[in-house]
Amino acid sequence: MSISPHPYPNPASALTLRLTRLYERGLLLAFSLSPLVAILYLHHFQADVPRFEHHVAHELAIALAIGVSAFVCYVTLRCYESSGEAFLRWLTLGLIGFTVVYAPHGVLTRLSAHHLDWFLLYGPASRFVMAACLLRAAMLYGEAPEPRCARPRARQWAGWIGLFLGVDLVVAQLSFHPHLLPLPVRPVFEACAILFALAAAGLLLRKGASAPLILVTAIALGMFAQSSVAFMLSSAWDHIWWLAHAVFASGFLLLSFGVVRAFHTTRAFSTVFSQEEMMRQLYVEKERAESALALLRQANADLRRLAATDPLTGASNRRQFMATLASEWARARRERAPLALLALDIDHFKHINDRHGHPAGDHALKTFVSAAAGLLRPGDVIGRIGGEEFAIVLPGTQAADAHGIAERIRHGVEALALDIDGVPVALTVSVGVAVSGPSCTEPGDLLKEADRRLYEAKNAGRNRVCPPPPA
Ligand SMILES: Nc1nc2c(ncn2[C@@H]2O[C@H](COP(=O)(O)OP(=O)(O)OP(=O)(O)O)[C@@H](O)[C@H]2O)c(=O)[nH]1
Repeated sequence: MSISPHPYPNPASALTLRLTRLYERGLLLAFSLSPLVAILYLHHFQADVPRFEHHVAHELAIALAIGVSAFVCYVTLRCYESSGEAFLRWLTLGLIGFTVVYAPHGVLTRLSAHHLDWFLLYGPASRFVMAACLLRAAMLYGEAPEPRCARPRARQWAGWIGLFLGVDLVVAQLSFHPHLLPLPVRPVFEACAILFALAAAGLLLRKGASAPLILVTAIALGMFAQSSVAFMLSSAWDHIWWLAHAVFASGFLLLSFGVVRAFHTTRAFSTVFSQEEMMRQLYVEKERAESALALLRQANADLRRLAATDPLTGASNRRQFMATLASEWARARRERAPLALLALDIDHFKHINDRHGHPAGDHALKTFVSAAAGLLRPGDVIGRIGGEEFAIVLPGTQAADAHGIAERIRHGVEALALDIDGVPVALTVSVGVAVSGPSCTEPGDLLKEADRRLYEAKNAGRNRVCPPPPA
């Protein structure tokens, strides 16, 4: 069964995930204990035993190293298949090379007494091969992922394995060659491995020091270089020789830790970010989300305002005005407060349109609303009910006060010096006043009553207010 625990491509099988998680824990433990192994080892043997020639221990150690290397190689290959990171291709090759070239070193353990060079030479050769591949990996670090079509196929991987087997044969040839044997072949391999490892570490740190897995790889490369120094200072089976193995193993475990970390996250070394980088990204994204939310809120408020407002005059539109009237009606009922309503209609508005044009009529409507609104209290609301018909809701207002406000508006409008293209235009308004009382059982009744009075005002000659009858 395949499960995908995170949103990255190429889901892994449950078994691979379980194994890599187990391995991650085990190697953390092994890595943290490796210096203790070295300390106990030297403490135990240094004084009395100059050499520790234990074939089984060596065979077991190499078998373990080869097994771990093959497993890490597989995990690295899976990461490479997923991300196409060129760095991972060369890391995979380095691990294949190490596995293939190092294996004979374990196999030949029991021949060490008769063919010491043959036995020993596979160690430096494997470190040389791996360091060379890691240097190439470091050179390619940070490049764009390789497209699927450009990635090696099984045949090409097999070709590389063949090449590394060829290295095994060359090493065997070298170790039996009578003229080459006296030459310092081992130190040359180790020196090259040191140079390659240090160059790779330097390159990686220069290119991606902030990426945590690159830091881990650079430390591992530093350990490989130190182990090569220890191997150069050692002779077979002495304590420095064993310690060199332990130092190399520490570097190897650290490198493999990087590989499983990549496998469990983005499957690429370059895109596993440090916690600082993640916090920075998180902060940037949070800021972005917050400003998008503020814009959205503003847009919603604008939409709400637009949906509630008459675009020409800025007064509430009919729907919004009726909602306001309903809520003020309910409040007045709750608080047993008076509520007044004015119905207003501009007189002979058709003449303004006909004589001066529609834009002039629009201008007159806007002027009328701003003049009327300027004469109201903050809680009063003006709404455009129809073309040139308006209504004003006056919360907490008695009949006499409503009448007074209506007269104030009528006077204010009459006094407006409306000028259209240099021509003075007279503007007057008729107003009907209604107040909540026993005859009104719902908000619509109030509006009907105000309308009735408005038409009375029109019929009575216009430019006048028709108040409610005295109670
Ligand atoms: N410019 C302009 N005119 C409008 C608008 N809405 C309605 N009108 C005009 O307002 C006029 C209303 O005319 P009538 O209903 O006859 O009323 P009136 O001329 O004001 O006459 P009375 O109300 O009887 O005094 C019509 O000509 C409509 O076209 C608008 O948004 N802009």
